[in-house]
Amino acid sequence: MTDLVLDRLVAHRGRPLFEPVSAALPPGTLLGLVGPNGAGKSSLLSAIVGSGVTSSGTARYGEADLHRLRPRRLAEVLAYMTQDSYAPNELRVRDVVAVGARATPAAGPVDVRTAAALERLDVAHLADRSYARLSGGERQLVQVARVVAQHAPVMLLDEPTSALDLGHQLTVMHVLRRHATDGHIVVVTMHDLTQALRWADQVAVVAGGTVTFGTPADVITPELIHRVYGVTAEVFDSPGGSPTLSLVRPSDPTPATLTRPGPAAARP
Ligand SMILES: Nc1ncnc2c1ncn2[C@@H]1O[C@H](COP(=O)(O)OP(=O)(O)OP(=O)(O)O)[C@@H](O)[C@H]1O
Repeated sequence: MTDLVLDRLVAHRGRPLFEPVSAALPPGTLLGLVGPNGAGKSSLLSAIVGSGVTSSGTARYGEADLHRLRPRRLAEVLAYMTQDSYAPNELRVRDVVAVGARATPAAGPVDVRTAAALERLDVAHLADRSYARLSGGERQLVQVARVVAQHAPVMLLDEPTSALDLGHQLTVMHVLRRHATDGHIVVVTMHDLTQALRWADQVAVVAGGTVTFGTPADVITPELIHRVYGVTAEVFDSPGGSPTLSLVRPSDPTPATLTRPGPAAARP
């Protein structure tokens, strides 16, 4: 069992964005990072990777200090999807996904893993298309496929469903949940609290310069939602027994009701 261990980790953007974060994430964990815009979720992911932001503290996977690993070795440990879905114009979709598979040659044949990831993310029909000519949502699915093809034990994804339709949001979250259940450590930033309630084992709320960890049910409460987002929320059980969030801005007379599906045991 190899944990991802964060020890007094801080991301700096000229100033520290939050108080030092210490946490141990065991295999099998899907951690949802939530919090308001600009709070530091993406910067926390970058600080774990050790690139794109100045950081202090450490992020370790077993004996390996992630900030000191050479890129080739880092790619064997960690797959990372940023919000920036750039890839060189000349690449086809299958080439982009194969970049992930090639990073970990010991995990199996590149073409087999590439094809499986394309299939899993419902983008096999795009395999020979130019990546640069895809829609935003299609690119997002291809980037998730790249991460999946890499077969790294730690997977970090920055808002992987922000451009996706409802069906593809479910596809991606099913895939990530399955990877966590299979023993990967999956860290996902997200804005949708119902997504966090449904899919995450642990939640970290990045807000106001602090990072608060807990189970989704313990952390995503009306008090927290009001404090962090300025939104009034009610949590209640729907007729089907699923906890439901009803969110109402103080000035908004029309509640937007968001339903949380079944308990953790019912997960795929
Ligand atoms: N490249 C950069 N250079 C300087 N400051 C940055 C840079 N990227 C982000 N910031 C700042 O760092 C802070 C944290 O940004 P970050 O992107 O980590 O937040 P976030 O919680 O992921 O936000 P969002 O939900 O909007 O994606 C913000 O104040 C942002 O303006």
